[in-house]
Amino acid sequence: MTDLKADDLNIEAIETLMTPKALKAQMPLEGSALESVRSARQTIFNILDRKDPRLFVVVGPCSIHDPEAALDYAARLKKLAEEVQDTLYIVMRVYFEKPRTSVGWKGLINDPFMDDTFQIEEGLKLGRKLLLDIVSMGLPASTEALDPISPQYLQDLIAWSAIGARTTESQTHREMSSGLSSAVGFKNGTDGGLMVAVNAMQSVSHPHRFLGISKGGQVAVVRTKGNPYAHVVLRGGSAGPNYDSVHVAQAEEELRKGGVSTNIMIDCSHANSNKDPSIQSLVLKDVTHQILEGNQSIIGVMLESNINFGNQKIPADLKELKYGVSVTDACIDWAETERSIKEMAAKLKDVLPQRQTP
Ligand SMILES: O=C[C@H](O)[C@H](O)COP(=O)(O)O
Ligand SMILES: C=C(OP(=O)(O)O)C(=O)O
Repeated sequence: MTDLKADDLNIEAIETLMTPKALKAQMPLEGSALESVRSARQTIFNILDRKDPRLFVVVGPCSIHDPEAALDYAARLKKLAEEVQDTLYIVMRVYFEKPRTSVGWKGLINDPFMDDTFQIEEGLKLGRKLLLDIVSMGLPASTEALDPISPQYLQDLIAWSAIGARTTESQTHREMSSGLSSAVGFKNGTDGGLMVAVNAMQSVSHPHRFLGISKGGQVAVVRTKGNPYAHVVLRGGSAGPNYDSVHVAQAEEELRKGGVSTNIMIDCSHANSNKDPSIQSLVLKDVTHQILEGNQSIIGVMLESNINFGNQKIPADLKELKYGVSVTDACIDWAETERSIKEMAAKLKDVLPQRQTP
């Protein structure tokens, strides 16, 4: 007999996952860790509102694949954060979800053991545990909000979120961002276009109604209030970098015309460094110079950094993985991270408090 089924033709299986509520009950955010997330979010709001003259620096690995190395990195970053805290507010990149140009490893949550077993529940547990460990150290964490369901499991631990260049134009990501509790940075598109980010910021400040899940794991209609803390992140594009003073001035104009915030973060990596990590410090220097020359719109920077330089392919035998080296985009190493951030802090120490609200 002919199979007349009309759905699930390309579905192999659907597995039920533990609920967000159950995961949070196993690993609750409470006490000083909760206070640390709340205070980090507020600090970033204050920077965006120009009540705090510091810049915030989102820095860390392109992706997390080894929680132990991530904690080693976090301990170093926490120490550096304390040293530069008068001038710079440091937030660690704790990126678990990678948007791929075509195919590739999609991050710790999707395939935590990097062996195509896709143990997503384990990925969520590992991710939540690592975030809790990091925020318990008093270090704020940031991530790319890529999957529309995972925020229910993890976003309570996040101080700043990014929407990536491949999803800034997506309605799903704009709706989700309108309900996030943290500030959100929208990257310009991969083609370098800023209009998608301007449109995203207009959208995200409004309330939305959309399909999602509740903490109890039920399919639900989510009603959001709108997120007042969105800003753009310039990350360059296929036509080249856009971190320089001319592109920044053009971006300010486009943002003003769109009636959205003129706060700008510069991503020193991605197309702004032509994916060559050694260029990131030069971009950071240029941004520092722009601020010394009077720029008022740049409120933050992003760096892709790890314990060791460069990147590596995921080997067939995972024992061959090199410690502290990215398995996605190439990163600067710890020594360069420390040197370039300290240099920026020293140069901007006396200048930032005198900046005016644009
Ligand atoms: O930041 C990470 C990468 O640039 C992004 O995930 C795209 O990676 P891919 O082009 O290697 O797939
Ligand atoms: C994927 C990232 O960046 P972009 O969206 O700018 O490519 C990232 O920051 O990890």
